[in-house]
Amino acid sequence: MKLTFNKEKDLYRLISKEIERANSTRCPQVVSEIKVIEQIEPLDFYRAAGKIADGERFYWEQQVDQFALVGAGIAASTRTEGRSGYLAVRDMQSQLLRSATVCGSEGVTGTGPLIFGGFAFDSDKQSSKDWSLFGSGYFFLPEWLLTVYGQHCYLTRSVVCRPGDHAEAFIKKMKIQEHKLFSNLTEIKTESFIEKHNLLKYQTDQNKLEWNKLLNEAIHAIMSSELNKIVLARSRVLVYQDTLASESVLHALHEKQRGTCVFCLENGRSAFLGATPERLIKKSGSHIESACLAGSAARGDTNEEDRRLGEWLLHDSKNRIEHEYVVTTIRKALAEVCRQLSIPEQPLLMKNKYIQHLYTPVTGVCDERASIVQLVERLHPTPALGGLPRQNAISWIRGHEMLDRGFYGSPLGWCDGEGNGDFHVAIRSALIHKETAVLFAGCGVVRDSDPNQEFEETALKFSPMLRALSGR
Ligand SMILES: C=C(O[C@@H]1C=C(C(=O)O)C=C[C@H]1O)C(=O)O
Repeated sequence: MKLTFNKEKDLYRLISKEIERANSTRCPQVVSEIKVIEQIEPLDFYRAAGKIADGERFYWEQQVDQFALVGAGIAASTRTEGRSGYLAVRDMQSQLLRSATVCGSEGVTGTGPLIFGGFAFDSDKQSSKDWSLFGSGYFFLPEWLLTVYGQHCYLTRSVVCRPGDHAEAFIKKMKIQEHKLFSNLTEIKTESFIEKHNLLKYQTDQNKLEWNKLLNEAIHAIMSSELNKIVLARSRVLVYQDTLASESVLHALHEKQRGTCVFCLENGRSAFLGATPERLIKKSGSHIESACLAGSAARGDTNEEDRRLGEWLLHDSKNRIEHEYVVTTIRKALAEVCRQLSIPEQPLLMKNKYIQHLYTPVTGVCDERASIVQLVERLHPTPALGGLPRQNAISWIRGHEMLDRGFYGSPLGWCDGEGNGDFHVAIRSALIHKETAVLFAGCGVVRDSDPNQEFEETALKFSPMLRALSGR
């Protein structure tokens, strides 16, 4: 239901009506109000929101598109175990979000009621202690949502009316929070951002001999079975002098990783954050966008060296094969649900600050009514993060890899009531908790892989998070 008024009195009436409806249907009803507001820096909003909703925020910024979403406070959430994740999120989208009553300046994608969150890489794997709060899927509908599109800013506030609720209580809470949020914002805007240079106490890396052994086992498995590719990851644990603050890490990522999607999902005292260059799928109406990203080389110190490394990557057969597995798989998965699909024959180079990749962009046209969550489920994991054939590779990873990936390498993003949204693959990421950060990096293993080179490649992939954590 769409309405076009937003006075407090009207909002009160609307919430009362939706509570009545919830009382009679016994189903929760979402009410969202969207306002056009003056321009706010997404990171300022994130910091200000920490004072009303610490541990209940998310951050999502694509600087290239001048687009950002920042959410705070939990109006409704879902946390799943095992394979129920996708279904639970689809239910939330089709039941809770689709039937929401929206008032104010509606009509802009990324405003109004939407949920943000992520899925575990492997829902069949038991979560370790580090990831236990996140489960196999964790999403929430924020009470406060800032949407930034270029020069335009919108604020959505959402409430979930449940049987027995009282409209006065909602309005009172909203007013108090709004007052706090905006007075914090004024304070924060006047303080300059204090860059925090976190001091490292110690670091623990996975043993290189064990890594080489694992890689050799994977290569052997590929040579002696129907497996073509297995993606393996390693982690690095860093312990700092003081508690890590997600805002200062996000600030460093925002400054240094401009071409990527900078994200953060808080969950109590933990935050999963990073700067990923890899989109899994974006859906807007019937239009979809995806990306094949696999095959990596370092950036050169000089333009000449950088160009040479790029040329080498474009022509290296091992990297081209790794990349081609991803293109073939994404093409097949999307062709089944798209009436039009456009994928160039040859890959391009994507150049990020420390690393360059083989990159093939994908666009297509699918059924407008399809939910992005179905598309995510269909695609994840692509051979860029899992392997080929998919199920065999996942089982191999589950049985051999010496870490819990949690949400690393998994789809993370947002979805609205119409099933539109955007999910990226959560790489170049870390899980922070108090003074500890766990960084993740992986690489595709094929029959010609060299364990030492793959070790170097994963070391390079730690760089964006390593720098951001130390405030650089
Ligand atoms: C697994 C990661 O990256 C993935 C693997 C790549 C590769 O093997 O060349 C390249 C880009 C990503 O799809 C990572 O960054 O941790």
